[in-house]
Amino acid sequence: MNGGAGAADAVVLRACGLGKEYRLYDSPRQRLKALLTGRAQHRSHWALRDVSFELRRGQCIGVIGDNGAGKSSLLKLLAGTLQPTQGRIERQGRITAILELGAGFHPDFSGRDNLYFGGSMIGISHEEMARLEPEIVAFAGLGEAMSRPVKTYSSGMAVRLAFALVTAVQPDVLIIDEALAVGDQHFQKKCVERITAFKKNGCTILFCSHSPYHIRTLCDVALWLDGGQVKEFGPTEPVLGAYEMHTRLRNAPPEEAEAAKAPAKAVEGNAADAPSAGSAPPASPYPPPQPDASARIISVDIANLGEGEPPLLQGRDLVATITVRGHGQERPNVGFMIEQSRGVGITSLATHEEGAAPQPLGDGLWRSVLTFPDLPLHSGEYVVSAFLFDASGLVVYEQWFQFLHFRFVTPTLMPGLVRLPHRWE
Ligand SMILES: Nc1ncnc2c1ncn2[C@@H]1O[C@H](COP(=O)(O)OP(=O)(O)OP(=O)(O)O)[C@@H](O)[C@H]1O
Repeated sequence: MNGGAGAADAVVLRACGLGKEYRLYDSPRQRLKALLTGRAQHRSHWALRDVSFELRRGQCIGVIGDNGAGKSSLLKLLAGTLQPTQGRIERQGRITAILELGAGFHPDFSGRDNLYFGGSMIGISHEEMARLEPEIVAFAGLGEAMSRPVKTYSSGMAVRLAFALVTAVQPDVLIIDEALAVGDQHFQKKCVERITAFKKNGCTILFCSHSPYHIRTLCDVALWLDGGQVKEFGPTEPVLGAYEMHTRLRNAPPEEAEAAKAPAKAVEGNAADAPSAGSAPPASPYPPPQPDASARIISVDIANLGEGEPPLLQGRDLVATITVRGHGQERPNVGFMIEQSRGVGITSLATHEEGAAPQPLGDGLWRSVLTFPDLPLHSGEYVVSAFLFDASGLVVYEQWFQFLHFRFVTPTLMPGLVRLPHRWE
């Protein structure tokens, strides 16, 4: 890489006390006056204040935060398309960015001409582009449309072209603003594969996303921006966990949010039926499914379910046999989630997270059997969901969300929701 940061743990990007002020004028006239005289009435809006952090070679950082928290402004500052009002940025090596996708293209030029135009903006010479063009065109998969003006493209098509162009040559630092939110499933998968390969090769990646799942899977560290300031920065899981709690409380009815902030009180009666903070909207921990023509969940069989509505689990083990059809020859992954009947999560597991690939049954079918021995739950009503993923685990092909409720009666007396693994000393 350029810039002399060769060691694996070299700092490639350092933000020191970054601040960004946007000046808001009451009229275009006031703005013009400011430009000409340097003096005019304006209101000031600080989108970022005192943001400091550093990134090392090969790290992948996820930038999270509510709408308007300052994520895009931060990425633009780091990419150099916006200048900080305060603070400074130290960069090593070649930085490329995919920001406001496609916005850098000339609308009247064809897709192909925009490759040369856009390429020159990110330091790819005409000769090098001539060499890279077939690969970029193949990755973007736009076919005939490459000869049409970009203004005739859908936003998804512009994204494909922008991603293929910007990632044609591996940079030292890649900045991506919500690229994975656009485009179809097949293309998203190609993007994720390319990002993962870059990361393995030591590329540092900054990635802004509203998808906790992608952040969790791809990023080593997360930066939570709140009102333009760093709320938390550190290893992904604790930061994301804190942010998800913040989001849940924000979405919860006021009395629930208050209850969650208050010191815990003992709840009498059946814990599995007790209301709890965060029970607001039931949600899948995974991204929305992207249906595939062939891949699907064939069956989920829960052993030893007895009579009743909902049926009673007989025996102490919960054994789920999940049979799926994969996409072509690809080895799929499956997931399984247990929640209380009100949709409060208890556990969610997936084969790719645990290196437990499903077994092939032949003819494109796969099976996983998941056993929870001696189910450590309190008596109550529960609901389960099943998920089918692609080989990487990043794309959900199908979900059977909260498809089966069951009752469970614990044979032992046990207050509380679960019996956690524990030790007495
Ligand atoms: N050009 C601008 N002029 C004035 N204010 C701006 C400008 N760009 C952004 N802002 C303001 O700065 C704040 C941060 O905006 P920014 O787009 O960086 O947030 P964000 O976290 O990326 O939001 P989102 O998730 O909605 O994309 C917001 O209050 C926004 O209204």
